Amino acid sequence: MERIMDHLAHERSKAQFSVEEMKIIWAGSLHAFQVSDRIARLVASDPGFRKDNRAVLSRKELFKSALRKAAYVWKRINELALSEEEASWLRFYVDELAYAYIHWGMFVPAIKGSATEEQQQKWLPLANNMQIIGTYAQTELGHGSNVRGLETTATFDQETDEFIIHSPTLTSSKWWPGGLGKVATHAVVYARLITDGQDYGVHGFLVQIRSLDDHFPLPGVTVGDIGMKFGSGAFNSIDNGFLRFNHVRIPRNQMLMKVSRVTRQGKYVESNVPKQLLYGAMVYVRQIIVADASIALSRAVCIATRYSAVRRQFGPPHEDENGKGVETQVIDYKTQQSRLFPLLASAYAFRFVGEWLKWLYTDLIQKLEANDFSTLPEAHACTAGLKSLTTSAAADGIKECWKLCGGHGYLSSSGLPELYAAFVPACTYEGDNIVLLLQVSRFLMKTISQLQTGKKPIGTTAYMAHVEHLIQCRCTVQKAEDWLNPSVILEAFEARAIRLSVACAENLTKFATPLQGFSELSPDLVEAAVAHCQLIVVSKFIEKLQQNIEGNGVKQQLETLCNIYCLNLIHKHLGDFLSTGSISPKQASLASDQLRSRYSKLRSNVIALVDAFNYTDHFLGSVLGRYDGNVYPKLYEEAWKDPLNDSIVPDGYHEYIQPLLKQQLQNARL
Ligand SMILES: CCCCC/C=C\C/C=C\C/C=C\C/C=C\C/C=C/C(=O)SCCNC(=O)CCNC(=O)[C@H](O)C(C)(C)COP(=O)(O)OP(=O)(O)OC[C@H]1O[C@@H](n2cnc3c(N)ncnc32)[C@H](O)[C@@H]1OP(=O)(O)O
Ligand SMILES: Cc1cc2nc3c(=O)[nH]c(=O)nc-3n(C[C@H](O)[C@H](O)[C@H](O)COP(=O)(O)OP(=O)(O)OC[C@H]3O[C@@H](n4cnc5c(N)ncnc54)[C@H](O)[C@@H]3O)c2cc1C
Repeated sequence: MERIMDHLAHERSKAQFSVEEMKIIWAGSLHAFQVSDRIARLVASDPGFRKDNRAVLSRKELFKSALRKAAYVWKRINELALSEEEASWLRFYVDELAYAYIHWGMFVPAIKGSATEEQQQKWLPLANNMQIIGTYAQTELGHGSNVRGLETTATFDQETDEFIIHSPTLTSSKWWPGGLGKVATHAVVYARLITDGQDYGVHGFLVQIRSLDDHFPLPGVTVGDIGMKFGSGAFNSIDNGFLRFNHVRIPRNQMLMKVSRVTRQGKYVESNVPKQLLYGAMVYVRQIIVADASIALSRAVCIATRYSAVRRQFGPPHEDENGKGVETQVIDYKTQQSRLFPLLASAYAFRFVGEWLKWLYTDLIQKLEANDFSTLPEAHACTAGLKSLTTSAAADGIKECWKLCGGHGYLSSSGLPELYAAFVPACTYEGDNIVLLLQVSRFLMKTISQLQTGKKPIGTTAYMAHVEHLIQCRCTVQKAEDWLNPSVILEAFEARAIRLSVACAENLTKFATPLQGFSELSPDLVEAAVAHCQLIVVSKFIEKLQQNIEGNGVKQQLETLCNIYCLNLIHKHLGDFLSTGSISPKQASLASDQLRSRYSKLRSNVIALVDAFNYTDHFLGSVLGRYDGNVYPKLYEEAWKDPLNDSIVPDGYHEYIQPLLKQQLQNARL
């Protein structure tokens, strides 16, 4: 048997902590680690889940392959009698975007969140058993961010006890819903509810769009795919669709009636729950997307880190561990470290804030069940803000990882182009990132205005209770080591965040109306929201370190990562920190000194820190990120697999190359 050479073994031997213990920290618990590890291996070893040929498939082949895998996933879930937790891990590791993401991720949560108990009893078993396949049809051709502006109508017909769903204009066509184009049989459709001639705004309706017998669209329904999207592979395996209704009738009881309902007599009745619960599915998915951002970024970082340890360029002649003369590993260049290590730290930071957000969401759901709606505004602000912050940083980070791999990063076989193409729309879907930050700033301005009324800020805004101190406090750092003190870091971030918010609140008073002020100051408001969200990530990382963290050297590594995450943010947003007086220029320079020293401290551990993500080679899907670091022979092998190399002389030679060459030869002879 061929011995598998581990080109990264020397790097691994330098680690100063227990990788196995770090894997548990990354996974969240021993149980989560064990389940995810088992399912990851199951997927990796099953040829039915092969994905290395995706980049060369045509759109139709890719789509069909995704359908096949989704069906196979369902088959394996049933054959192996997987629990809900195991089934989620299976879908996750299969790593192929398909209608199932929207079905499980949005359609089912929308029913759970907005349907009455009775409605849930009818529809959830059908959805859970895949007897119907659902999509989430909110966005329209002319309206995405502005949900209140949706045009699709649902008009109540008292005579027949039905709603008539209609698309009155081209711009009211539903546009984008995943799984809609070719697969979904049902949709949660967001439409303006009209009864008794009055428009009650946007509500959710459960509408069947395709026949369960022959899959044809039902009468009055026009539906199709919106076309190819950015990047090969990526989102092209999914059928984002358009949908138009021509007076399609549905029974009255297919309005999702938890928040409000229409009676048999056509009377609109509100329940005691806030109308924002209609947007509950968005809060749920935004929270998941934060976890997804840490995964996408950590995948890219894992690839770039391993490859940076394998790749050598320039440098004074070294001897490797076998005494052979070699060039410098690119990971030893300080520029490479200053680009890569903050991304590694961000992956961990996002993981922990994602864990916390999951807790916040679970807590919200428990409270909602007890009719306590008090934490809904904060949950909305946190999910919206952190979704925005983490997806923007992860998308930029993935792109940076691809550049960190030089030319080879641009190859499909690096896995990075597809990862980027698949992840970058997360900056837009589930709410455009700027629009979401404006929601956070609205929440912050409201919190500040309530300070004057004596209302005590809670949760992630609790720091605002100390506004008087934070507005005038001075950072105490005198030497670089002082930047390792978590309370010093926290106070600098709190001071920057509150000073930016207070400045916005003061400036807003200078405008004739709040609306005008919000519009004029929106770039500043976005910066204040970013500062607040970064403070949340920083504080959750620091809180994580205060927990009981077991394992040889694990806590020390996390402390170093936390320092890097925070100090790099200070470095990147120096303008904010200096202009608000939260730190001085001298302290900024000490922060940079400390940051450099943290990079050196981290260096020998980075391969082990990416190993702790516990990604299989199958999941990573990258020649550059292979666990064994055996990059070059595998790149060469992959190149040979390209369809262009199927023949020695390419198709088209006889039509287009040979005649051209002959013509030129003849011309030369003349
Ligand atoms: C195995 C399966 C796993 C599933 C995994 C699923 C996901 C995993 C990760 C990857 C996904 C992969 C594939 C899926 C890909 C894509 C799916 C994409 C789906 C979509 O994009 S669906 C469409 C999403 N659309 C949006 O997000 C639109 C954005 N716009 C809005 O949210 C809102 O319209 C707005 C901008 C927030 C509202 O603006 P405005 O008109 O000013 O406000 P009002 O509507 O009047 O609201 C006022 C009031 O309400 C508060 N508010 C707003 N939104 C919410 C909310 N969601 N929850 C609670 N409260 C909310 C707002 O703050 C205001 O409060 P006030 O107190 O200030 O009055
Ligand atoms: C891959 C993908 C999958 C999707 N899946 C679904 C799905 O399953 N179901 C579904 O219903 N939808 C889906 N969507 C649609 C998605 O939710 C919307 O694209 C998103 O909400 C943004 O809306 P928009 O496209 O209308 O952007 P717009 O709102 O038109 O944004 C355009 C620009 O205007 C800016 N802008 C907009 N409003 C403001 C404002 N008030 N202040 C300042 N700037 C502003 C934005 O920042 C952006 O730069 C999907 C989208 C993508 C890309």
